[in-house]
Amino acid sequence: MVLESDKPLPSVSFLGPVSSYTHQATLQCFDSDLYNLQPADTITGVFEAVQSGTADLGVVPFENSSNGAVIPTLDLLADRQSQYGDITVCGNSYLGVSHYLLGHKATSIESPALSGATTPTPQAPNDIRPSSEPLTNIKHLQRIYTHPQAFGQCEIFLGEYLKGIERIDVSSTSKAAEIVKADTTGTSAAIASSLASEIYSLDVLAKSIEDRPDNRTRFLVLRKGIDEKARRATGPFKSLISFTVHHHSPGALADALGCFRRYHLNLTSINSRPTKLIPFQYIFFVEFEGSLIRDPAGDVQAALDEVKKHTQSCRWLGSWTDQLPQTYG
Ligand SMILES: O=C(O)C(=O)C[C@]1(C(=O)O)C=C[C@@H](O)C=C1
Repeated sequence: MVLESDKPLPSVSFLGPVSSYTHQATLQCFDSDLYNLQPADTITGVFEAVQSGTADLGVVPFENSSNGAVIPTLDLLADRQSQYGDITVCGNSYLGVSHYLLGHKATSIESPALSGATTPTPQAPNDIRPSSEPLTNIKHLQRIYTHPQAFGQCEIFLGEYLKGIERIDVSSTSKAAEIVKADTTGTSAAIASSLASEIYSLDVLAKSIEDRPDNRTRFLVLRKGIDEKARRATGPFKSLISFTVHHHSPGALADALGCFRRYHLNLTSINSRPTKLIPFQYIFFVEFEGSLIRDPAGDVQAALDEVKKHTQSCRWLGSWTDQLPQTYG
């Protein structure tokens, strides 16, 4: 689509196919009339599109409130092969995530002896009960497809009603729905969004199967370099850096973190991933309140200058307004 002026619309790459949660988070930030939304097959595909300039912006999942960090995104931000040197984080978006079990209802031939919802799998006494139950017989199911993050968010339901069933990891929940739609045996199910049930015309076998009703995922908005608008942005701000410390230097990590305390910068998350250079050496990701772009008192710059003295390598990955902006780009 182009504007009246024939200027192409800015493009946004997101983890697809359509109806993924990343797609829904993207729609929260970017009006599809004003941006050209481009589904990518993988999170790597989003990074590649932004770095190569095929897309102006990208949206990727970053962390879930009940299942933690999205490891592929951290690994791409770690940028071990220096492939994504221009990518910065310029925003974030939060989405409430409620998972549905989608598939094909059992036919009488597949499951003649059963009616109604599936009996819970007998298991050791457990106080933690699923908050929902199947809407229909699901005994015919032989395998479930979804994104690994979604499996991790639905363990209670799966442990109760689908214990031991084969689990197949796929690149996104909407990809799972697409696969199940194409499976003519009718014995596969996907964990995906209610939107995916509509897009792929799948039966809803169970609703809201996530472990916690307050289940939310945070997504990062990526771009290349610094957005000029960010120089005029208003807070509250967040920033993300990555660094490595000398492997055999006692207290090196504590020294690096101490810099934030000295400049009264509140840390909001810490993650780590292996460097894959030396066993058990890690790349640390630290998120904190404050912006390197809007830093009138110079505290963020001063803190990062000190962090660099205590670390082996250090990269600023972005500063952004920690709220839902109307537009980026
Ligand atoms: O698979 C999707 O639909 C996604 O957008 C990915 C993703 C994730 O990686 O966290 C996003 C939200 C949910 O937490 C589950 C999966």
